Amino acid sequence: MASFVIEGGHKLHGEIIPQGAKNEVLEVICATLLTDEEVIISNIPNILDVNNLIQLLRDMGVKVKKQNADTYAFRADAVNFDYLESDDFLARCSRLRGSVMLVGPLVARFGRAVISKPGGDKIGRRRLDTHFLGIQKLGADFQYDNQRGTFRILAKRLKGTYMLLDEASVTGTANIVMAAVLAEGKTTIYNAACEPYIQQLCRMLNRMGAHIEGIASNLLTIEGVKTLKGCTHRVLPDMIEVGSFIGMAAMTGSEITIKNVSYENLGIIPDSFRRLGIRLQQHGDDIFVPCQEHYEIESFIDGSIMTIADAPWPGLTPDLLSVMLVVATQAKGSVLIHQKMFESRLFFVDKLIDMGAQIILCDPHRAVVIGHDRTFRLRGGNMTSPDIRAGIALLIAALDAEGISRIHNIEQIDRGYQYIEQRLSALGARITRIE
Ligand SMILES: CC(=O)N[C@H]1[C@@H](OP(=O)(O)OP(=O)(O)OC[C@H]2O[C@@H](n3ccc(=O)[nH]c3=O)[C@H](O)[C@@H]2O)O[C@H](CO)[C@@H](O)[C@@H]1O
Ligand SMILES: C=C(OP(=O)(O)O)C(=O)O
Repeated sequence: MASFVIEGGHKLHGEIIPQGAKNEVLEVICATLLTDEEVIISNIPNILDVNNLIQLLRDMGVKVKKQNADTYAFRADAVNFDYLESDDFLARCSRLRGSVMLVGPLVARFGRAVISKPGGDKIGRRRLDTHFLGIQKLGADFQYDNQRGTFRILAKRLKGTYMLLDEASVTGTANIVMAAVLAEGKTTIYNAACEPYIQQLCRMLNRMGAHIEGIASNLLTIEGVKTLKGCTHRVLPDMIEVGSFIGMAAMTGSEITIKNVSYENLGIIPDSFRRLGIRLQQHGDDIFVPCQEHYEIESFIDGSIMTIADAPWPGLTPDLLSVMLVVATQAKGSVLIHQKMFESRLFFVDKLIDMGAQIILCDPHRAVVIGHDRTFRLRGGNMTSPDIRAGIALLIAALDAEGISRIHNIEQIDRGYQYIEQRLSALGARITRIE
């Protein structure tokens, strides 16, 4: 288990470029299985989850060529189904949430798939009903192997149909869309997720020859085609990284420019930070966060205490609530952070309380943060990162805290943030990695 040692209290300064979006990359890499032609994807971040998925595809027999630091060519002209039966494949799937999205493309193109329970953050129950019900509706048969803990999915020919998803699941929608593009006839997906990750996937599939309408809405209509062809695709900047850097700048009272953020794809994120009193300016496609000694959380119009809550897109992504919570500890005023989607994502506040933050954990979903307007500094602490976003939130707290902090289990941070200590050190942070 590697650790970061952080000397807090240094202001950051300069420019930072966000990496490509982790959650989009996981989708579009799986989509390369839908064709035997070459698909070239650029702006791929060098992070653990993505590298694991790329290796998984290689082991499945997909030809993967690294063209430069962030660009890969994928050619799935053959897939080794014997490997899909191996314990090695199943073990690797279970380390990675994104692996569940192999099912849609494999079933659509080859009529079969095997999958173990996928991994990802342990942040509460993470059911797969939406994925399975959707793909079953298209005509696939799911068998659960109790002994091996695997799902075997078989389909002679998928057939388009109407479906109303029980929830707007991000990876569930991606999986069903990837199955439906090669199904016979028309599929209508209502209550589809429409995060930029899904929009990007759909645009890429259309460039491959798919017929998807309704992109960016929660009603997708897909006219199935027989085959798909190759294409090139560039991944959007990671909106969660952009939000993490906004929070980092505000909390540490630093002046930072976040370059090339694809502002129009950030949705409600900038305004959500503004509600915490953080001033940020759009300069072309950059975000400039000025040095702010104080920021004050807004109240609602009726004067009641602000609530920041997650919701499916275009609502606020749950993946930024941990960062917003940590930033609120230094604000003036109070806020209720309501993490509706995941039930185990707020427990990390214990560590912030140890550092001196004033937070009441009301229940697993809700925490009230009483900002102390920098009247005293957080103290450096010794902590373990429970999940990717709590990890970055703790790192932000440590950058601002007085003294030395240690964060263990930083593999969680490495899952989603590339070269994070080098990039933050270039802004003036003092971070050392201990292997
Ligand atoms: C690899 C990947 O892309 N991971 C993202 C994806 O995970 P993932 O696709 O696994 O998450 P889902 O969208 O399926 O759902 C996340 C959680 O929210 C709940 N839920 C979802 C929709 C809804 O309308 N109501 C509701 O309560 C689900 O029950 C689940 O517990 O989307 C999540 C929600 O944005 C993000 O946190 C993850 O970073
Ligand atoms: C929850 C997340 O990731 P995953 O779905 O891969 O666990 C995240 O990116 O915040």
